[in-house]
Amino acid sequence: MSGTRAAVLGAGSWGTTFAKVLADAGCSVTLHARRPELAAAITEGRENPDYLPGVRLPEALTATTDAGRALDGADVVVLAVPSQSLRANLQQWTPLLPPDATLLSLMKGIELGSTKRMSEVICEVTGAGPDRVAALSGPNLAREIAEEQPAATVIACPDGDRAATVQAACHTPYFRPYTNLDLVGCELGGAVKNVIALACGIAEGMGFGDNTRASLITRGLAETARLGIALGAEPATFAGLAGLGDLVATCSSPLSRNRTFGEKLGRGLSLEEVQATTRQTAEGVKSCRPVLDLARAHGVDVPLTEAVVKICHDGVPAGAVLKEIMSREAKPE
Ligand SMILES: NC(=O)C1=CN([C@@H]2O[C@H](COP(=O)(O)OP(=O)(O)OC[C@H]3O[C@@H](n4cnc5c(N)ncnc54)[C@H](O)[C@@H]3O)[C@@H](O)[C@H]2O)C=CC1
Ligand SMILES: O=C(CO)COP(=O)(O)O
Repeated sequence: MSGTRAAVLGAGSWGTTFAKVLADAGCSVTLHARRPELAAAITEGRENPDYLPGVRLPEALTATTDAGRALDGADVVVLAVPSQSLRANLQQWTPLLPPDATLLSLMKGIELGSTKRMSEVICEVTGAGPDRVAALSGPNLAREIAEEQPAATVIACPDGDRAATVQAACHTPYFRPYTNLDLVGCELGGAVKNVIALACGIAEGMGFGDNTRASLITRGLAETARLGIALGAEPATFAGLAGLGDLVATCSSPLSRNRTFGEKLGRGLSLEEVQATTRQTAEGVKSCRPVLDLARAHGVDVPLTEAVVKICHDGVPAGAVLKEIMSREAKPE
């Protein structure tokens, strides 16, 4: 859809990859990076050597450290920073936002403390109405999409026309977006699957195989759907790309930062030791606590999320947590 101007704020793995998708779909794209050397490498070297080494970026994509320049005249503003830093980043960017631009969240997390979804944070900080805010979520491991391996995704927005406009702006021969009106369900699916991917990684690190992973995926989906329905989501969303699709991809792939993080915890490293091994964002580590808070506030049982919180933040050994969840009261499926 040529003619669309997009600003992508956040030049990490997914922000850079999605900027490439938009450019390949015909948009003119400006990517905002924090470091001048990274912006120069992207604009002049056509590569993001820190996050996507070896991937050639299209000519229609340029990068800048100047957020005002990136946002000038943008029809779509894409937010691709870590969930816990969105509020602070947006406070700086809000005065620069074009008044009618669609605000599209790529983030998969829940805010610590407030337990807000990213679209809620966006509405609160910018004052935009909910019909202007959309979220993109699905089985979208950045590296595979940057390599143009075929994948599908969901653009969720309560305003169907706006969702369709974003869909057209990012549809390429390798990236197939569907629309969905269920913003709550899509955002929740993306945030909770990171927590379940940590659990799958922990199981992998403890030496367990496919039965354990399949059990975690299936029961993880059950608790995601329970929580989502309590928050007003559509049950069908959890059987779709932003639910089951993303859960399967993230829980199974060695490319997932959350799964990899969990694997190291499962091998016995402490949270601090694992954090020291990576610069990239494993959202589930911080989001597991607010997901649990949200579930408790709505009286929803989320035993796997609770187990991940205990292992990550309460210092309980994975073996002890495993014994506890396997000996919970037996019940019908
Ligand atoms: N990488 C992936 O495969 C996918 C990631 N996502 C989601 O997209 C969001 C962004 O993830 P990635 O691009 O992968 O993260 P990343 O860790 O690769 O990059 C984060 C980017 O945000 C910038 N940033 C701005 N303010 C920051 C702050 N205060 N602290 C740290 N970084 C800051 C960093 O400079 C960096 O460019 C996350 O919510 C993630 O769950 C969603 C789908 C796929
Ligand atoms: O959200 C993702 C795939 O859809 C990426 O997962 P990780 O953040 O665990 O790498």
